[in-house]
Amino acid sequence: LCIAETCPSCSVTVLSDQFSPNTTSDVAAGILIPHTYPGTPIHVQKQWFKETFTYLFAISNSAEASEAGIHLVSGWQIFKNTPKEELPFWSDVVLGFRPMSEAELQKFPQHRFGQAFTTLKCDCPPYLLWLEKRLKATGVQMYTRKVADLWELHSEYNIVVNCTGIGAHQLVGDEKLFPVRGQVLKVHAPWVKNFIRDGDGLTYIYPGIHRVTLGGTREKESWSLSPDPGTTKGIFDRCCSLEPSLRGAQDIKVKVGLRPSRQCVRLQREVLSQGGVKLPVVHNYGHGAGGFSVHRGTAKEAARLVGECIAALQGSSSRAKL
Ligand SMILES: Cc1cc2nc3c(=O)[nH]c(=O)nc-3n(C[C@H](O)[C@H](O)[C@H](O)COP(=O)(O)OP(=O)(O)OC[C@H]3O[C@@H](n4cnc5c(N)ncnc54)[C@H](O)[C@@H]3O)c2cc1C
Ligand SMILES: O=C([O-])CC(=O)C(=O)O
Repeated sequence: LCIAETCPSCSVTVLSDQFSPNTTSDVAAGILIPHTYPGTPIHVQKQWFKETFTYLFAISNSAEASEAGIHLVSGWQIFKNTPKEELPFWSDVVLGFRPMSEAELQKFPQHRFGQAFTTLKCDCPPYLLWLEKRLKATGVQMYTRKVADLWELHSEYNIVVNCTGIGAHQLVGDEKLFPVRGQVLKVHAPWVKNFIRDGDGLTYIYPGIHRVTLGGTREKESWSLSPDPGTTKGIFDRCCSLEPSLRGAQDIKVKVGLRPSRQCVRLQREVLSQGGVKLPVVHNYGHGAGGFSVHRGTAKEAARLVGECIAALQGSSSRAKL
Protein backbone atom coordinates (compact mmCIF):
# COMPACT_ATOMS: atom_id res chain seq x y z
CA LEU A 1 0.00 0.00 0.00
CA CYS A 2 2.84 2.35 0.87
CA ILE A 3 4.49 1.65 -2.51
CA ALA A 4 1.24 2.29 -4.39
CA GLU A 5 0.79 5.54 -2.45
CA THR A 6 4.34 6.85 -2.86
CA CYS A 7 4.85 5.68 -6.44
CA PRO A 8 1.50 5.97 -8.26
CA SER A 9 3.11 5.13 -11.63
CA CYS A 10 4.13 1.64 -10.36
CA SER A 11 1.88 -1.28 -11.09
CA VAL A 12 1.80 -3.35 -7.88
CA THR A 13 0.84 -7.05 -7.57
CA VAL A 14 0.56 -8.90 -4.25
CA LEU A 15 1.34 -12.63 -4.38
CA SER A 16 0.72 -14.69 -1.26
CA ASP A 17 0.07 -18.32 -0.47
CA GLN A 18 -2.27 -17.24 2.37
CA PHE A 19 -4.35 -14.13 2.94
CA SER A 20 -6.30 -12.97 6.01
CA PRO A 21 -7.52 -14.69 8.19
CA ASN A 22 -4.75 -17.30 7.74
CA THR A 23 -1.58 -15.28 8.44
CA THR A 24 0.58 -14.67 11.52
CA SER A 25 -0.66 -11.09 11.48
CA ASP A 26 -4.22 -12.37 12.07
CA VAL A 27 -3.10 -14.02 15.33
CA ALA A 28 -1.35 -10.94 16.76
CA ALA A 29 -2.85 -9.04 19.65
CA GLY A 30 -2.09 -5.90 17.63
CA ILE A 31 -1.13 -3.66 20.55
CA LEU A 32 1.23 -0.77 19.80
CA ILE A 33 3.98 -1.40 22.36
CA PRO A 34 7.37 -1.84 20.68
CA HIS A 35 9.70 -4.79 21.21
CA THR A 36 13.37 -3.90 21.00
CA TYR A 37 15.45 -5.24 18.08
CA PRO A 38 18.99 -5.58 19.49
CA GLY A 39 20.58 -5.14 16.03
CA THR A 40 18.87 -1.84 15.11
CA PRO A 41 19.78 1.62 16.51
CA ILE A 42 17.15 2.82 18.99
CA HIS A 43 16.56 6.12 17.15
CA VAL A 44 15.59 4.13 14.02
CA GLN A 45 13.21 1.90 16.00
CA LYS A 46 11.70 4.98 17.63
CA GLN A 47 11.13 6.58 14.22
CA TRP A 48 9.42 3.39 12.88
CA PHE A 49 7.17 3.34 15.96
CA LYS A 50 6.38 7.04 15.80
CA GLU A 51 5.45 6.86 12.10
CA THR A 52 3.20 3.87 12.77
CA PHE A 53 1.59 5.50 15.80
CA THR A 54 0.93 8.76 13.91
CA TYR A 55 -0.56 6.87 10.94
CA LEU A 56 -2.88 4.73 13.07
CA PHE A 57 -3.79 7.61 15.39
CA ALA A 58 -5.16 9.50 12.37
CA ILE A 59 -7.21 6.42 11.37
CA SER A 60 -8.50 6.03 14.95
CA ASN A 61 -9.62 9.65 14.74
CA SER A 62 -11.51 9.22 11.46
CA ALA A 63 -14.87 7.83 10.37
CA GLU A 64 -13.00 4.68 9.22
CA ALA A 65 -11.87 3.72 12.74
CA SER A 66 -14.42 1.02 13.47
CA GLU A 67 -14.20 -0.67 10.05
CA ALA A 68 -10.38 -0.53 10.21
CA GLY A 69 -10.45 -1.99 13.73
CA ILE A 70 -8.22 0.73 15.20
CA HIS A 71 -8.89 2.27 18.59
CA LEU A 72 -7.21 3.91 21.56
CA VAL A 73 -6.86 1.85 24.71
CA SER A 74 -5.60 2.84 28.15
CA GLY A 75 -4.06 0.55 30.70
CA TRP A 76 -1.05 -0.56 32.67
CA GLN A 77 2.27 -2.32 32.23
CA ILE A 78 3.17 -3.77 35.62
CA PHE A 79 6.40 -5.16 37.09
CA LYS A 80 7.17 -7.41 40.06
CA ASN A 81 10.49 -5.53 40.41
CA THR A 82 11.27 -2.02 39.23
CA PRO A 83 12.86 -2.32 35.75
CA LYS A 84 16.37 -0.97 35.12
CA GLU A 85 14.97 1.34 32.46
CA GLU A 86 12.04 3.18 34.03
CA LEU A 87 11.48 5.30 30.89
CA PRO A 88 11.32 3.15 27.75
CA PHE A 89 12.37 4.78 24.45
CA TRP A 90 8.76 4.91 23.27
CA SER A 91 7.39 6.64 26.40
CA ASP A 92 6.96 10.02 24.67
CA VAL A 93 5.25 8.50 21.61
CA VAL A 94 2.34 6.83 23.43
CA LEU A 95 -0.07 9.19 25.18
CA GLY A 96 0.04 10.29 28.82
CA PHE A 97 2.86 7.95 29.94
CA ARG A 98 3.40 8.16 33.71
CA PRO A 99 4.35 5.94 36.64
CA MET A 100 1.34 4.28 38.30
CA SER A 101 0.19 5.69 41.60
CA GLU A 102 0.23 3.64 44.82
CA ALA A 103 -3.58 3.57 44.68
CA GLU A 104 -3.57 2.10 41.16
CA LEU A 105 -0.96 -0.47 42.15
CA GLN A 106 -3.36 -1.80 44.79
CA LYS A 107 -5.17 -3.54 41.92
CA PHE A 108 -2.05 -5.71 41.45
CA PRO A 109 -0.84 -6.90 44.89
CA GLN A 110 1.95 -9.06 43.37
CA HIS A 111 3.50 -6.10 41.52
CA ARG A 112 5.58 -3.24 42.91
CA PHE A 113 5.92 -0.85 39.97
CA GLY A 114 3.89 0.09 36.94
CA GLN A 115 3.47 2.41 33.98
CA ALA A 116 0.11 3.85 32.93
CA PHE A 117 -0.44 5.06 29.36
CA THR A 118 -2.81 5.16 26.40
CA THR A 119 -1.80 3.48 23.16
CA LEU A 120 -3.44 2.13 20.00
CA LYS A 121 -4.73 -1.35 19.33
CA CYS A 122 -5.43 -2.94 15.94
CA ASP A 123 -8.07 -5.63 15.72
CA CYS A 124 -5.94 -7.50 13.25
CA PRO A 125 -8.38 -9.37 10.96
CA PRO A 126 -10.56 -6.27 10.29
CA TYR A 127 -7.44 -4.12 9.85
CA LEU A 128 -5.99 -6.56 7.30
CA LEU A 129 -9.30 -6.64 5.37
CA TRP A 130 -9.41 -2.84 5.43
CA LEU A 131 -5.86 -2.73 4.01
CA GLU A 132 -6.87 -5.25 1.30
CA LYS A 133 -9.84 -3.08 0.39
CA ARG A 134 -7.58 -0.03 0.06
CA LEU A 135 -5.11 -2.02 -2.06
CA LYS A 136 -7.88 -3.06 -4.44
CA ALA A 137 -9.17 0.54 -4.58
CA THR A 138 -5.73 1.70 -5.76
CA GLY A 139 -5.77 -0.90 -8.56
CA VAL A 140 -3.40 -3.42 -6.94
CA GLN A 141 -3.80 -7.03 -8.19
CA MET A 142 -3.85 -9.82 -5.58
CA TYR A 143 -3.18 -13.47 -6.43
CA THR A 144 -2.89 -16.62 -4.33
CA ARG A 145 0.46 -18.13 -5.21
CA LYS A 146 3.29 -19.79 -3.30
CA VAL A 147 6.69 -18.58 -4.46
CA ALA A 148 9.35 -21.29 -4.27
CA ASP A 149 12.27 -19.09 -5.38
CA LEU A 150 12.36 -15.29 -5.83
CA TRP A 151 14.12 -15.80 -9.18
CA GLU A 152 10.96 -17.39 -10.65
CA LEU A 153 9.49 -13.85 -10.67
CA HIS A 154 12.22 -12.26 -12.81
CA SER A 155 10.45 -12.57 -16.16
CA GLU A 156 7.16 -11.12 -14.83
CA TYR A 157 8.25 -8.25 -12.55
CA ASN A 158 10.94 -5.53 -12.51
CA ILE A 159 11.26 -5.36 -8.70
CA VAL A 160 10.34 -7.90 -6.01
CA VAL A 161 9.51 -6.91 -2.42
CA ASN A 162 9.91 -9.79 0.00
CA CYS A 163 7.49 -9.46 2.96
CA THR A 164 7.11 -13.15 3.74
CA GLY A 165 7.54 -13.08 7.53
CA ILE A 166 8.62 -16.48 8.86
CA GLY A 167 8.23 -17.84 5.28
CA ALA A 168 11.56 -16.14 4.45
CA HIS A 169 13.34 -18.89 6.41
CA GLN A 170 12.59 -21.29 3.59
CA LEU A 171 12.18 -18.85 0.69
CA VAL A 172 15.57 -17.15 1.00
CA GLY A 173 17.21 -19.63 3.42
CA ASP A 174 17.70 -17.00 6.12
CA GLU A 175 19.29 -18.90 9.02
CA LYS A 176 19.18 -15.75 11.21
CA LEU A 177 15.39 -15.89 11.15
CA PHE A 178 13.72 -18.15 13.73
CA PRO A 179 10.17 -18.74 14.98
CA VAL A 180 9.05 -17.69 18.45
CA ARG A 181 5.76 -19.53 18.88
CA GLY A 182 2.94 -17.62 20.51
CA GLN A 183 -0.38 -19.01 21.71
CA VAL A 184 -3.21 -16.62 22.58
CA LEU A 185 -6.89 -16.83 23.51
CA LYS A 186 -9.53 -14.57 21.98
CA VAL A 187 -12.46 -14.33 24.39
CA HIS A 188 -15.77 -12.55 24.80
CA ALA A 189 -15.49 -10.31 27.91
CA PRO A 190 -16.85 -6.89 26.87
CA TRP A 191 -16.64 -5.49 30.40
CA VAL A 192 -12.81 -5.50 30.26
CA LYS A 193 -11.86 -2.01 29.07
CA ASN A 194 -8.21 -1.53 30.14
CA PHE A 195 -5.14 -3.38 28.91
CA ILE A 196 -2.86 -5.09 31.43
CA ARG A 197 0.61 -6.31 30.46
CA ASP A 198 3.07 -7.97 32.82
CA GLY A 199 6.46 -6.41 32.04
CA ASP A 200 7.96 -9.92 31.71
CA GLY A 201 6.01 -10.08 28.42
CA LEU A 202 4.40 -13.43 29.23
CA THR A 203 0.97 -12.43 30.49
CA TYR A 204 -1.23 -9.84 28.84
CA ILE A 205 -4.86 -8.81 28.45
CA TYR A 206 -5.71 -6.61 25.46
CA PRO A 207 -9.32 -5.55 24.92
CA GLY A 208 -10.24 -5.06 21.27
CA ILE A 209 -13.46 -3.82 19.67
CA HIS A 210 -15.12 -7.26 19.73
CA ARG A 211 -12.86 -9.67 21.62
CA VAL A 212 -10.23 -9.56 24.35
CA THR A 213 -6.85 -11.17 23.56
CA LEU A 214 -5.28 -13.10 26.44
CA GLY A 215 -1.65 -14.13 26.24
CA GLY A 216 0.70 -15.57 25.95
CA THR A 217 3.75 -17.72 25.31
CA ARG A 218 7.20 -17.21 23.75
CA GLU A 219 8.64 -20.55 22.57
CA LYS A 220 11.85 -20.06 20.66
CA GLU A 221 12.46 -22.39 17.68
CA SER A 222 9.07 -24.12 18.00
CA TRP A 223 7.37 -24.53 14.60
CA SER A 224 4.17 -26.09 15.97
CA LEU A 225 0.94 -24.39 14.94
CA SER A 226 -1.24 -26.75 17.04
CA PRO A 227 -2.84 -25.24 20.15
CA ASP A 228 -1.74 -26.89 23.38
CA PRO A 229 -4.61 -27.41 25.90
CA GLY A 230 -2.29 -27.24 28.95
CA THR A 231 -0.95 -23.91 27.69
CA THR A 232 -4.51 -22.63 27.17
CA LYS A 233 -5.32 -23.34 30.82
CA GLY A 234 -2.05 -21.75 31.96
CA ILE A 235 -2.73 -18.55 29.98
CA PHE A 236 -6.30 -18.35 31.27
CA ASP A 237 -5.24 -18.82 34.91
CA ARG A 238 -2.42 -16.26 34.64
CA CYS A 239 -4.77 -13.69 33.10
CA CYS A 240 -7.46 -14.36 35.74
CA SER A 241 -4.92 -13.74 38.48
CA LEU A 242 -4.42 -10.21 37.05
CA GLU A 243 -8.09 -9.63 36.15
CA PRO A 244 -10.31 -12.01 38.19
CA SER A 245 -13.48 -10.98 36.31
CA LEU A 246 -12.15 -12.91 33.30
CA ARG A 247 -13.42 -16.10 35.03
CA GLY A 248 -16.74 -15.11 33.42
CA ALA A 249 -15.28 -14.85 29.88
CA GLN A 250 -17.12 -16.81 27.20
CA ASP A 251 -16.56 -18.26 23.74
CA ILE A 252 -12.82 -18.91 24.18
CA LYS A 253 -11.00 -19.38 20.85
CA VAL A 254 -7.34 -20.45 20.76
CA LYS A 255 -4.86 -19.17 18.13
CA VAL A 256 -1.20 -19.90 17.49
CA GLY A 257 1.28 -17.85 15.45
CA LEU A 258 5.01 -17.93 14.73
CA ARG A 259 6.73 -14.61 15.33
CA PRO A 260 9.31 -14.04 12.55
CA SER A 261 12.22 -13.24 14.88
CA ARG A 262 15.66 -11.91 14.05
CA GLN A 263 18.26 -9.64 15.69
CA CYS A 264 16.97 -6.89 13.39
CA VAL A 265 14.31 -6.49 10.73
CA ARG A 266 15.86 -7.29 7.33
CA LEU A 267 15.11 -4.04 5.52
CA GLN A 268 17.55 -4.08 2.69
CA ARG A 269 18.11 -3.95 -1.08
CA GLU A 270 19.70 -6.89 -2.85
CA VAL A 271 20.29 -7.50 -6.56
CA LEU A 272 19.88 -11.12 -7.68
CA SER A 273 21.62 -11.97 -10.90
CA GLN A 274 21.78 -14.97 -13.23
CA GLY A 275 23.52 -15.07 -16.60
CA GLY A 276 23.78 -11.29 -16.78
CA VAL A 277 20.05 -10.80 -15.97
CA LYS A 278 19.39 -8.79 -12.80
CA LEU A 279 16.42 -8.74 -10.43
CA PRO A 280 16.32 -6.03 -7.73
CA VAL A 281 14.79 -7.22 -4.45
CA VAL A 282 13.74 -5.24 -1.37
CA HIS A 283 13.50 -7.37 1.79
CA ASN A 284 11.14 -6.34 4.59
CA TYR A 285 10.75 -9.23 7.03
CA GLY A 286 11.82 -10.35 10.51
CA HIS A 287 9.56 -8.11 12.60
CA GLY A 288 9.44 -10.60 15.50
CA ALA A 289 7.06 -9.76 18.34
CA GLY A 290 6.54 -6.15 17.26
CA GLY A 291 5.39 -6.19 13.64
CA PHE A 292 2.22 -4.19 14.19
CA SER A 293 4.01 -1.62 16.31
CA VAL A 294 6.41 -0.69 13.50
CA HIS A 295 4.65 -1.81 10.32
CA ARG A 296 4.01 1.60 8.77
CA GLY A 297 7.51 2.89 9.58
CA THR A 298 9.21 -0.15 8.05
CA ALA A 299 6.83 -0.08 5.05
CA LYS A 300 7.79 3.55 4.40
CA GLU A 301 11.47 2.61 4.42
CA ALA A 302 10.77 -0.38 2.09
CA ALA A 303 8.89 1.96 -0.29
CA ARG A 304 11.87 4.35 -0.23
CA LEU A 305 14.17 1.44 -1.16
CA VAL A 306 11.80 0.54 -4.03
CA GLY A 307 12.19 4.16 -5.19
CA GLU A 308 15.98 3.65 -5.22
CA CYS A 309 15.56 0.46 -7.29
CA ILE A 310 13.38 2.34 -9.80
CA ALA A 311 15.97 5.11 -10.09
CA ALA A 312 18.72 2.51 -10.64
CA LEU A 313 16.63 0.73 -13.33
CA GLN A 314 15.90 4.04 -15.07
CA GLY A 315 19.60 4.93 -14.92
CA SER A 316 20.66 1.62 -16.43
CA SER A 317 18.01 1.69 -19.20
CA SER A 318 19.02 5.23 -20.24
CA ARG A 319 22.70 4.16 -20.24
CA ALA A 320 21.71 1.14 -22.37
CA LYS A 321 19.99 3.46 -24.89
CA LEU A 322 23.13 5.61 -25.08
C1 LIG B 1 0.75 -14.49 19.50
C2 LIG B 1 1.30 -13.26 18.85
C3 LIG B 1 0.96 -12.01 19.34
C4 LIG B 1 1.48 -10.87 18.74
N1 LIG B 1 1.10 -9.66 19.23
C5 LIG B 1 1.62 -8.53 18.68
C6 LIG B 1 1.25 -7.26 19.18
O1 LIG B 1 0.41 -7.16 20.08
N2 LIG B 1 1.84 -6.15 18.65
C7 LIG B 1 2.75 -6.24 17.65
O2 LIG B 1 3.28 -5.20 17.24
N3 LIG B 1 3.09 -7.43 17.12
C8 LIG B 1 2.55 -8.58 17.61
N4 LIG B 1 2.92 -9.79 17.11
C9 LIG B 1 3.92 -9.85 16.04
C10 LIG B 1 3.29 -9.73 14.65
O3 LIG B 1 2.23 -10.63 14.54
C11 LIG B 1 4.33 -10.02 13.56
O4 LIG B 1 5.49 -9.26 13.74
C12 LIG B 1 3.73 -9.67 12.20
O5 LIG B 1 2.46 -10.26 12.08
C13 LIG B 1 4.62 -10.11 11.05
O6 LIG B 1 3.96 -9.72 9.88
P1 LIG B 1 4.46 -10.17 8.46
O7 LIG B 1 3.54 -9.48 7.47
O8 LIG B 1 5.92 -9.99 8.31
O9 LIG B 1 4.20 -11.77 8.43
P2 LIG B 1 2.87 -12.59 8.11
O10 LIG B 1 1.67 -12.00 8.74
O11 LIG B 1 3.23 -14.00 8.41
O12 LIG B 1 2.69 -12.41 6.54
C14 LIG B 1 3.58 -13.02 5.63
C15 LIG B 1 2.80 -13.34 4.37
O13 LIG B 1 3.72 -13.90 3.43
C16 LIG B 1 3.13 -15.06 2.86
N5 LIG B 1 4.22 -15.96 2.43
C17 LIG B 1 5.21 -16.46 3.20
N6 LIG B 1 6.04 -17.23 2.44
C18 LIG B 1 5.54 -17.18 1.17
C19 LIG B 1 5.95 -17.76 -0.07
N7 LIG B 1 7.04 -18.55 -0.16
N8 LIG B 1 5.21 -17.51 -1.18
C20 LIG B 1 4.09 -16.74 -1.12
N9 LIG B 1 3.66 -16.16 0.04
C21 LIG B 1 4.39 -16.37 1.16
C22 LIG B 1 2.28 -15.64 3.98
O14 LIG B 1 1.26 -16.50 3.45
C23 LIG B 1 1.69 -14.38 4.59
O15 LIG B 1 0.53 -13.96 3.91
C24 LIG B 1 2.37 -10.97 17.65
C25 LIG B 1 2.69 -12.22 17.15
C26 LIG B 1 2.15 -13.36 17.72
C27 LIG B 1 2.48 -14.71 17.14
O1 LIG C 1 4.20 -8.74 24.04
C1 LIG C 1 3.05 -8.29 23.90
O2 LIG C 1 2.56 -7.47 24.65
C2 LIG C 1 2.24 -8.73 22.73
C3 LIG C 1 3.12 -9.14 21.67
O3 LIG C 1 3.63 -8.28 20.97
C4 LIG C 1 3.47 -10.54 21.51
O4 LIG C 1 2.94 -11.43 22.17
O5 LIG C 1 4.34 -10.79 20.66
